[in-house]
Amino acid sequence: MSFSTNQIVSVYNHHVLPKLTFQNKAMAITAAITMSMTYFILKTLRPPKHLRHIPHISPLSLIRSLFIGEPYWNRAYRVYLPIIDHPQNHNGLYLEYGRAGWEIFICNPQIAKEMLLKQGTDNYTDTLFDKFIGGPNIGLLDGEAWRTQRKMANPAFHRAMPVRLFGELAVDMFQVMETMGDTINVSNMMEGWTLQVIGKAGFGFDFNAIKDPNSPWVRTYNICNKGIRNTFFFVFPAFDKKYLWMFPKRVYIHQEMDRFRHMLQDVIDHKRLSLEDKNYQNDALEENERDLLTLLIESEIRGEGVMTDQELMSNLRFFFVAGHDTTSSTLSFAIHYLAKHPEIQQKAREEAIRILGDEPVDILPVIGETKQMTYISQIMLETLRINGPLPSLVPRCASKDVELFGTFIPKGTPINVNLFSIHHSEKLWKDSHVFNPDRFENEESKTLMMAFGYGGRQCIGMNFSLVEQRVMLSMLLRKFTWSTPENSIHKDGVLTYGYLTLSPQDLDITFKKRY
Ligand code: HEM
Repeated sequence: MSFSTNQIVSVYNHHVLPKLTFQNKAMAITAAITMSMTYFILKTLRPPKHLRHIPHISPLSLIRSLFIGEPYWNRAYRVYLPIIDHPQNHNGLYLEYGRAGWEIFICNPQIAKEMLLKQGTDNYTDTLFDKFIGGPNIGLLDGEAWRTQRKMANPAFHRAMPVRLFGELAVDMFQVMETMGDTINVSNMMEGWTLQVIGKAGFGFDFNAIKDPNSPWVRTYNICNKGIRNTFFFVFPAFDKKYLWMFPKRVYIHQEMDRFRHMLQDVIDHKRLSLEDKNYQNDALEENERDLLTLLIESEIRGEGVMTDQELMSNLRFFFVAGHDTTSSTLSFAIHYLAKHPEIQQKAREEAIRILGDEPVDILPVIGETKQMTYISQIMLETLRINGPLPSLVPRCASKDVELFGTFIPKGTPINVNLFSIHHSEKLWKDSHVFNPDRFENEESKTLMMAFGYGGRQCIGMNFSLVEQRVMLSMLLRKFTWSTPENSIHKDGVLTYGYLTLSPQDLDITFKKRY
């Protein structure tokens, strides 16, 4: 015979509690709280019975890691990789306790691809970042609703390739660099540049992020972006909603988020009105230079689908979160690795010069030229492998009992893919800790790369981001040589911060102008 927790609590409340004296009651309540906490801790320390056939990682080790602020790289090499590369862990699965309870992580590309292609795995819609990335958007919807939106957004992403905008904004950035001295905080600079790109290319909004990093909307955006990356509120979402009043600083961040949302709503309203006006002249005449919001509304006007204002707004916010830090961190990591490996930097420069010429002026690449940048593309792939911005994917949930490579996964189990481990496993990559773009000369290596996900839900902004990175790197390589300063905090390896997305901590780089 077994009892549910509700039955036990009910018996305790109705039969035990009334018979206790006041003093006894206090003791009994303390004992009950202690017992519940012990029960909770024991429950979190060990996976449930139906998942114990899969190797697990002790939650204490993760709590310690988060508590001491251990960089992701160190945690991965200390905790995940020994489990994954263990000869007896044949299929590379492990369990880890997270926000959704015990979650299965996949670290084998073959199984990951199988899972990502399977129908019948649901995305979590229960999200901490409700205000920023929540709502009906491509990233979080599932089933038919997701298909409808993706079908409408695919052509917009296909059309949008604003290479001229990328180049012009790179020139703006170079002008600001001229005023900054030789050693520059590259992570801040890339955050500004990519914010300006996504603002302009996403919805035609000028953050003025390159020329004035303290402009009011940059400040608001940075406050919101930093706010959603706070590990404490991510792990304990109740403090971000029910008990929010306990944290006045957090309340302020919520207010800034509300302001940001209103601003986006105004931009959508204004854009709709302009585009529906027959006399409206779009100043970006070439289609590929138009912003995503314009392209989405234009598709709607052509009758190719409809997105409500709420859907447009939710998607725009999602594009920010998905497209800003990811690209900015990848570029910063790439600049770091090129500083550490001057011979690779020089080889990449020679490619940029071969394609764009060596005249001492800024040259804006056109789309055809970006396609010829094979070595620079290998550098980007290797950067995404060795220090990609996303250590794992958006968690899924098994919507029925499934078997993955002989391992039984019961219905309802959260499943995720650990990209960092796939990209670092010695079973798959020789000298995985070494930055070596040559490994991507080999087509087979590309099939093991999962930095942009896989299958129907592969990153919709992949080409956009890759071209953006090629433009920035090729122009930077022609204009400057660069190196890591003697006192860099990254001298013995990249130090990162973040939980869901990884960014380099303050990355100072010393630049020398070539013209
Ligand atoms: C280096 C840059 C980027 C990386 C590494 C990256 C990575 C990813 C990954 C791994 C996924 C799949 C998530 C999953 O399956 O759980 C994804 C999805 C997505 N990404 Fe990106 N991304 C990048 C840039 C961008 C950009 C620039 C945009 C938009 C402007 C964007 C928009 C999206 C969207 C909307 C999705 C959801 C697609 C869907 O579920 O159908 N990403 N991204």
